[in-house]
Amino acid sequence: MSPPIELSRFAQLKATGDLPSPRGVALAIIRMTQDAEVPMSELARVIKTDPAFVGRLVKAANGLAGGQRRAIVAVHEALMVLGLPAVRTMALGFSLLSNYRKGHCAGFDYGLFWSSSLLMALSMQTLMQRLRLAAADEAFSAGLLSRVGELAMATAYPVEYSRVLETLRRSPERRLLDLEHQALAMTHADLGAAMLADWGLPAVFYEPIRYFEQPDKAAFSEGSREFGMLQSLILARALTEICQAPEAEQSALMVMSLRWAQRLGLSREEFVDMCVRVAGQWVEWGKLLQFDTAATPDFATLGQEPASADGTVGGGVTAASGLKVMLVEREEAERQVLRSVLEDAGHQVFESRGGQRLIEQVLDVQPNMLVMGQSEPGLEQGRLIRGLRATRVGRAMYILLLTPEDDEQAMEAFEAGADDFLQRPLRTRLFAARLNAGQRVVRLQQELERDRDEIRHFAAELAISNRRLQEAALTDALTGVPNRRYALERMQQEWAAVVRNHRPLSVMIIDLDDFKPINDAFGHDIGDMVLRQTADALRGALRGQDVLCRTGGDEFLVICPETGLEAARACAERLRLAAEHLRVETGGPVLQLTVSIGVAARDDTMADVDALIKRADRGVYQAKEQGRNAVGLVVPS
Ligand SMILES: Nc1nc2c(ncn2[C@@H]2O[C@H](COP(=O)(O)OP(=O)(O)OP(=O)(O)O)[C@@H](O)[C@H]2O)c(=O)[nH]1
Repeated sequence: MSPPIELSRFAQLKATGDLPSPRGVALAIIRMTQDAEVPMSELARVIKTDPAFVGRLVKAANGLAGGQRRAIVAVHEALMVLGLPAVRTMALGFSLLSNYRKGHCAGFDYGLFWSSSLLMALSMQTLMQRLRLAAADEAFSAGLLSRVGELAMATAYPVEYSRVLETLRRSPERRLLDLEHQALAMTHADLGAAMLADWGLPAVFYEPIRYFEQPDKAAFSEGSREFGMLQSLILARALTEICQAPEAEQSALMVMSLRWAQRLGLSREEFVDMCVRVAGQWVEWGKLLQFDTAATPDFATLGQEPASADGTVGGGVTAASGLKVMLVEREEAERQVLRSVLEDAGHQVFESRGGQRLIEQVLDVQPNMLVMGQSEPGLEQGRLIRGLRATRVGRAMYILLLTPEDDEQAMEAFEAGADDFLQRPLRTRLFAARLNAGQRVVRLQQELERDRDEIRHFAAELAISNRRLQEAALTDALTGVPNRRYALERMQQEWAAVVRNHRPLSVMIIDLDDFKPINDAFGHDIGDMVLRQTADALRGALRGQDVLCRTGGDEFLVICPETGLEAARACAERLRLAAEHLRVETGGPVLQLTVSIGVAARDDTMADVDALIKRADRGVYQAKEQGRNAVGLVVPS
C-alpha cells in the first residue's frame, strides 16, 4: 500500500510544530519506553509524577486485564501487564487528550471529539477482548487515537478546517474526506495514519485506521488481521454513533450495526451485551475525565429487533454467529462437498493446503475450528497438530480430523491433540452432526471465556473503587491537589531517589499574603474560592514534573525533582507572577492577592526531608520580611 501521506508534506507539517504532539511527563514516558532496557522502577517513578496519568493507566490496565486474573492496583504491576508499547501509546493518547481539550478551530467541537474517541477506545478494547485480533490494551489506545487526523487538521489549519466543517454542516450529504481533500489537498484519514506510523504504532493498527471510513479503498485480504481490524473499527464507529445520535435515529443505526456485528461473527445478544458494557464504561470514564457523556441509549430495548433477521440453524445456534472454519483437503471434489456442508450450516470457510503454511494461516485467520482432511504430502499431521497446539490460537481451536479407515498415522494425529475424528468414506449427514457437536463445544468455551472476563471485570471495578478511596485519602478536598499526607510521602520517595542517584531536588513553600483579611471581609466561602482559584493558577504555571500540594490553610508546597536552586528560583518567580496576575472571580467583587515563596535545594549537609522543608520555611519568612509578594532564597551558609 502507498505511504499514508506524501512523506515530504508530512515532514514539513511536522517541522512547523503545528501538529498535535505529546508534552511534559508523557513525552518523557514515550522517550523512556523507546528504550527496551529502561528499568521498570525508573519508568514507574516518572509515571508517578503525574497522578492523573497514574489513575488512567491503572484503570486502563484493569479494564483490559487481558490474561490477568487479579486486579491491579500499583503502577509497576500495570506496567508489567500492559508492556512498554501499550504504555507508550497510552501516554501518547492521554497526553493529547489533556492538552488538546480546547483549541482555535471554531467549528471543531473538541469535547465531542474526545468523547467519541473515548467511545472508539472502549469499543475497540471490548471487541478485541472477544475477537482477539490484537492485544486489547493496545486496541484501546489505537481506538483513542483512531480519529487523531481530525484533531490534527483542526490544529494545523484552524480557519480552513472550520470552513470545511461548516460546509459539511450545510450539506450533510457530502463526505468529510472529500471536502478536506478539496480544501487542503489531504484527508484526516491519511494524516492521522501518517502520525500514528510516525509515533511507532504497528501497521496492523494504522493501516485499518486509514481505511475504516473508506473501506472500498482498502486492499486487505479477507480473513487477515488487518481486515478484521478494519471491520472492528467500522463497528466501533457505528456503536459510537448510536451513543451520540438523537434518540429517534438510534434504532436505524442499531439495525446497521447489528449487520456489521454479524459479519464479525457476533450474535445479537453478544453485541447488545457489548454495547451495554461499553456505554457503562464510557459514563465512568467520562466522569474521570470530566466529559459530557450524554444519556446512554437503552441498548437492551434497541437490540430487541425482529427475531426473523437471524434465522436459526440446528441446536439453536444462529446462522449469523457461525464459526470461522479452516478447511484442509487436497481432493477437489471432496473439498467442494465439505465446503458446502460447512456453508449450509452458516460457517465462514477458509481453505488451506496444509503443510508448513497451515500454522501461519491459522495465526492470521484465527479460526474457531479446523477440519483436517488430506493435506499436501510433506509434514505429517501429528507434528502439525502438535505445532498448532503450541500456539495460543491453536490451543483454543476445535480440531476435527477426517481419517482414512484404520490409518495408523491418523491415530497418531488424534493422539497429538485432535478433538474428534471421522472416518472416510465421508457421510455428509454424519459430518454435519459432528460439526454441530464441535460447534457446541466451541460455544461453551466462548461462554466460559466470557464468564471469566466478567469476573475479571468485577475484580477490576473493585480495585478501582479501592484506588479511588486511596486517592481520596491523599487529595485535598477543597482544591483537588494532593494533600499534606501525600506531600510528605512523596518527599520521602524523592529524597531516597536523589540520594541514590546524586540528582538535585528543590522545594518551594508558598504562603498566601494577608489571606485572613479576605476571610474576615468576605466570608469563608469566598475565602475558599480564593484558595481554589489560586491552586488552579499555580498548577497552570508549573512545569509538568513539579508537584503542587496543599499542606495547610493557605500554604502550598511544590516538589521540584531534578531541579537545582537557580531553576527552582526562576520557577518560583513565575508562580509569584501568576498569583499576582490572577483575578479571582467570586460572582461579586473580583479579588486580587499575592504570595510569598520560600525556595530551598537539597545539599549534602542536610540529614533528612525536614531539614530541606525547614530551609524553605525560612525562605518564606524572609519573603514576608521583605514586604510580601516576594521569593525568599536561603543559600547554605
Ligand atoms: N476560607 C478558608 N480559610 C482558611 C482555610 N484554612 C485556613 N484558613 C484561614 O487562613 C487564614 C490564614 O491566616 P494567617 O496564617 O494569619 O495568614 P495571612 O492572613 O495570610 O497573613 P500572612 O501569611 O502573614 O501574610 C486564617 O484566617 C485561617 O482561618 C480554609 O480551608 N478556607
